[in-house]
Formats: sequence, C-alpha cells, structure tokens
Amino acid sequence: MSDPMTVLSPEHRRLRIGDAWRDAASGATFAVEDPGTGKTIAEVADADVVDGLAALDAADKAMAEWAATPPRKRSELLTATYRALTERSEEVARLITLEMGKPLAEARAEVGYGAEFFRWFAEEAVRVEGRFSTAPAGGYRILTVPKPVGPCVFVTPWNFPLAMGARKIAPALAAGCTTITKPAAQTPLTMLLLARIMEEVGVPPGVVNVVTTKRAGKVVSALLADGRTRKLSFTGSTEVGRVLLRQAADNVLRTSMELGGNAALIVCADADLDVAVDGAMVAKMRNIGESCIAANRIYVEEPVREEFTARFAERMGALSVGHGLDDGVDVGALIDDDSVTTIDELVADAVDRGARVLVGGERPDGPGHFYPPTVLVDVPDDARMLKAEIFGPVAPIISFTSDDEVLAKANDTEHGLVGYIFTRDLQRALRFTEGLETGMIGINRGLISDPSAPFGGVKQSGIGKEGSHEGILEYLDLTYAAIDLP
Ligand SMILES: O=CCCCC(=O)O
Repeated sequence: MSDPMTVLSPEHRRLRIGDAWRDAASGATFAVEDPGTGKTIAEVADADVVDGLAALDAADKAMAEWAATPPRKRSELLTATYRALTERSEEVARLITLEMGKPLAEARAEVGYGAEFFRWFAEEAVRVEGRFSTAPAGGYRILTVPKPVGPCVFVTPWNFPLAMGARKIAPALAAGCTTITKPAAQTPLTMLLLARIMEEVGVPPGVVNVVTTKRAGKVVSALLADGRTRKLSFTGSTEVGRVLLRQAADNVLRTSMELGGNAALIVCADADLDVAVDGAMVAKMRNIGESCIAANRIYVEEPVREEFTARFAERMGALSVGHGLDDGVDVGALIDDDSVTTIDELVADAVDRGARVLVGGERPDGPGHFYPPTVLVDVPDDARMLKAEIFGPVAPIISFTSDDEVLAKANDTEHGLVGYIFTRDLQRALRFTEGLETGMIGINRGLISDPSAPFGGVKQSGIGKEGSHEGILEYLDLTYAAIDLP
C-alpha cells in the first residue's frame, strides 16, 4: 500500500489564509486518524477564533477584486480546477480513503463527482443574468442586477470530504464570492489538498481560505457574529443546523442548509425486482451508508417481501469488509468509534423490540471502526432506527399492504430529504412523487446525486439547493432598479 500522505506535504497541513499557509496563532495542532486502523496519520493546525477572523480578513479583502474579475476568467479558473482534480484523481482519492475510510473505488467516484461541480459552475459563471422589463402600468422600467452575496462561511462534513466542499466553493466562486471553509475535524486533509490545487491553478489569494479546527463551535460562532460574513452554507445534522441557523439569524445571513434525512425506499409489488434490489443496494450502501440520502427504511409490499428480502440479504451478505485501500473491499471503516457504538445500539434496540437479524448485526473486535452489512426484518414501528439517521450499513426491512399506509409511514418524520420508489406503474410513481414530503425522489433509481440537479430537502432536512442552475442563485443577491421612463 503506497502512502497517500505524500501528496500533502507538511507545509500544506496548515491553515490556508490569504496567500499563506500558516500555523495556528497558538501553535496548536490536532491529530487526524485513519479510521481503518485507528492510527494517527497527520497533525494539522488547530485554529482558534483569531485564526478564523484572519481568514475572514483575507476573504473580505479579496472580495471586491474577485467580484470584479470577469466571469470568463472566473470560469477558466474553475475549469482548471476541474482538470487538475481529474488529472490527480488517484492521489486525491487515496487521501479521501485514508482519512475517511470509504473504499478506494468510492473515493474515486467522489473525486469525479466533486470535480464535476467545478465543471458545472464554470459553465454557470458566464450565464448570470438580470432582467429588464416595462412596469405593467407604464411610466418606468424594471431592471434586476444580480450581485455576489459577499464572503461566505462553509461548514462541511466528513462523509464526502471533497464533494461537499466542492458544491459550495464552486458556485460561490462562479458568482464572485470569496470563501472560508471549515472542514470536519475528522477529514481536514482533502480540503487542504483542494486549496493547494486551487492555489496551483491560479485562484487568487483570499478567495479560498481553509480553517481546520477542533474548536468548531467557537470559531464558526465568531465568523457568523462578524458583520463581514454574508452567507453560511452548512452540510451536516439537523441538530447542528438548528444551532447555526439561530446564530446566523443575528446578522440575518443568507443560509443554505443541507441537513439530515430519513429516506424511505419503497418497493411495490409490481416493481422489477432486479432493478429494485440494485437500487436498494446503491441507496443503502453507497458511502457505507454514511450519507444523508442513504435509504434508512426499506418498505416492501407484502406479495414481494419474501423474494426481495432474500435477494437483498444475499447481496448484503456477499459484501467484503476491510480497509478501504485494500483490493476487493466493498465496505470500508466507519468514521469513528462513536459511530460504530451508535449503530450497534440502534441494532440492539430493534432486536429488543422484536426485529430479527438476517445478515450481520455483530460488532467485530480488532482495530479500526468497522460494522458489517446488516439486514433486519420484522422491524417494529417503534424501533429507534426508524426515526434516527442510521448513518451506516444497516438496512431495516418493513412490509406494507397499501399505498396510503406506506405513504403515511414514509412521511411520519421531521425529515424530508429524499425518497425512493420502485414500481413499473407510472401513475403510481407519480402519486408517490406528489405524496412524498421530500425535496428529491429516486424513481427506479438508487442514486439521485448529480451536479446538474438541484439537491436539497424540505421540512427539517434543509433550506436551499446545491448543484444545478439553482445552486448559483444561492450566492447571488438581486438588486432591483426602477428607472423612470414616462
Ligand atoms: O450526507 C449527505 C451527503 C450527500 C451526498 C450526495 O451529494 O450524494
């Protein structure tokens, strides 16, 4: 196994602020661990409030010049980032696997996904438009002028260390905004590498700042309390999202919130079961189940329950678990020990309430943070895992007998991110599309993520959209001018 750490030199394991790579003012560092072995792989700078505010100084100073940079130039820098990520895919992917634990094949897919946000928003950067119209009563004209919102603060999660930052940074830069990203403390290295790559392709100093810290609460609060910050975008849990929204309210910040999910995946009796099993595998097991859009509850209509369950359980049981950098591994390590404990407790709770384990269900001994692919049946409605985000490779299967029943259960959650429906009946699919209280729906598909599509939830799953044309609008304010013209 070659050492992926060689791609990120110690010089670039520091804070990226303006034109410099700096130690934290206090000199503090924190350790980053390989979740597959539990061993420390790097020390990175541990920023405090003073460092966060230095990053905001840099973002604020760079703002006017970046906003005035011709869209074509901004677009070219985003395209250059796309190309560099694509060319360096292997080294970025190995770093993602090393710090996050996902299998290398999935890390490569993430690099492709993350890079595509830069390509997509390079194309959007030159398509920002206002409108000109005549007031209906005459007498004046209406002009709308889009303007970048200003310096943005991004708080990104550990489960997609590249892609979740990419889908904030790319549209922000396309719109003319400068950025400060606070990556998750478990996975800061990939974001530092992205900042390094963007420096190399020529993105000007101060436009992309990265502040790594274990003191996220203090540092992010200080950034949000400073009047120069104009936008917050967060991907993470609903619980933390609520806290950040309260803080953002004080300065009435623009916010984009990509929060938790509790996706129902519904398999109807008329579904093509090959398609449904493939789709369920992707929706459940992509990213080891560590995703807000992972299928959290699998509802199967009674006539196909037995066959679907047998086929799905066979596929889950055949997956190989191991270190993400090893060949042939399908399921890598989970992010940390707390995560394994939470999942283990959810499984134990379901079993205590009457669920049966068909596959997996045993926490393994040994180094690293592993949990096996697990399938549970007869999961009762009061099992905690049907309300909580499992965020791991555990699939509860529940049977249903009518569309009204399953729709009511699917919607019985504070979350509204995504739902999945498998049926060959178009009208049925459309009724579910209209009835499911979610921002996204996969119809006969387990994968809905696409940089050219609007990703985002409703209810307590979030506010706003990422990706697609809507994604750039999150970084633009609109000034309306009334022009007197009798
Ligand atoms: O946890 C949420 C991450 C979303 C991943 C995606 O965009 O597919």
